[in-house]
Amino acid sequence: MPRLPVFMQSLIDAQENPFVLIDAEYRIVAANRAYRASYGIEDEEQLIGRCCHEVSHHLDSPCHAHGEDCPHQQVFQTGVAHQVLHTHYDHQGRAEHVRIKGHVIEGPAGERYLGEAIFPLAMAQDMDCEEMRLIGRSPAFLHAIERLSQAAASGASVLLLGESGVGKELAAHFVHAQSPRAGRGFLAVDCASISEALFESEIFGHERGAFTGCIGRKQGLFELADGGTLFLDEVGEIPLAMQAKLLRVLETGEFRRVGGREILRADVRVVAATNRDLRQMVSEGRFREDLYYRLACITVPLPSLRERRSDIPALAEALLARLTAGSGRRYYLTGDALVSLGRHDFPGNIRELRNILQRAAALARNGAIGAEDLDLPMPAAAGPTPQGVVASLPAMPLREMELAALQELLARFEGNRRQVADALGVSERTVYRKLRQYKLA
Ligand SMILES: Nc1ncnc2c1ncn2[C@@H]1O[C@H](COP(=O)(O)OP(=O)(O)OP(=O)(O)O)[C@@H](O)[C@H]1O
Repeated sequence: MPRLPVFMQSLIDAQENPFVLIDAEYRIVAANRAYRASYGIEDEEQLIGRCCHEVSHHLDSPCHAHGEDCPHQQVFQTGVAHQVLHTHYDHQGRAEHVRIKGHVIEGPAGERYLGEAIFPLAMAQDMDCEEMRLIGRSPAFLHAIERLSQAAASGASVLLLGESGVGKELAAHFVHAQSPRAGRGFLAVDCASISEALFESEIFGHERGAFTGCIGRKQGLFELADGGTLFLDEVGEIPLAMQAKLLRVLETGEFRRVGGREILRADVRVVAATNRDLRQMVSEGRFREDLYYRLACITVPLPSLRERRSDIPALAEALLARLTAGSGRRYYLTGDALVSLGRHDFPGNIRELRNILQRAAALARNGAIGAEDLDLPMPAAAGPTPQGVVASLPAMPLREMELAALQELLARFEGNRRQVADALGVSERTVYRKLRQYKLA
């Protein structure tokens, strides 16, 4: 494949973000240093001519074939620039959430190319441990990740909104871990579980003998979080009288321990969360308006699991692996179990999914979790619809379905690739290639 003239190559190398030029056949024509470094292919010879989806998605077919909004498809079909949020994989297979700006680039002979500028949002694996990793690649989830990353960088107070179990506490950890305060403490307080009497001393601490039954001096959460982040969960539950005190400390950074005279200072970033409609509470006089605006400099709505159904297979797989780690046995979900999960409404969101899997894993025989082990209520309109089989499938990407089908068949035929290939009606070589693609071999 011909190389770009030096002048043009140095122009794209001058860009700090990864940049790649792709032709109509999905082949990489040129890439800058940042792109090569991101995907661990320093040698140009090894990169030029390879397909973009192979490099960034580790897939052997274009991402639109797997249900993703593809800048390549859009740019070549419409000739208009197109932006998307994607999850890419680096050379070690680590997921990274990115924003891609796809531009139309005209070649010297009038031919069209896609120029992709890639802006990293966050490494999915940046968090301290597997338990803290935020999983998902649906557009709704990636939009939330982008907003969380922007919020983290800004230092402003953040209000996380969403139903119970959507991952608000995990999102608060994410904001802290991505912020310049990452090296300092992260403290969480569940405002719903502290009585009005104890609220002040919990947040601001108390001096010795400040009230009956109090032994010794105690530092409050505000003091302990100095330099770091304080997470106020269920912030809508803070009693009105306490709201005024909280507002004061947020405005001045100054406070006194209960029973104390000394004015103390702490530099704390507050991330709050609620599943209530705080604006409604403000209009009903149950939440102070001034405190609301203090807390909600940046609001980040987190989608319910119903709004990101395509993430269910990946979430289920990761949660199952976390729940059964150390059991010495490999657990997996059968295809019909994934179909049932895809149809369920999850009023309790990811926490409910976790609980369902925990119960199912305890009951599963031989590690296989079938639909009946999940013990889910029957959907209102069960069974295939007049539109046929496709309508009965859950809304999940092809890639996930393919992986689930492979896992189920491998387990059924105890790893015999010939039998898996026969059951799928494909060659043994195709099965082998797929197993490598999904890291099952
Ligand atoms: N994107 C995600 N990837 C993986 N696990 C997640 C994700 N989001 C949430 N979880 C898991 O789901 C469970 C519930 O999350 P979390 O406690 O953060 O929810 P919440 O919205 O704060 O709930 P509540 O409003 O009831 O306090 C936890 O076990 C968490 O680890």
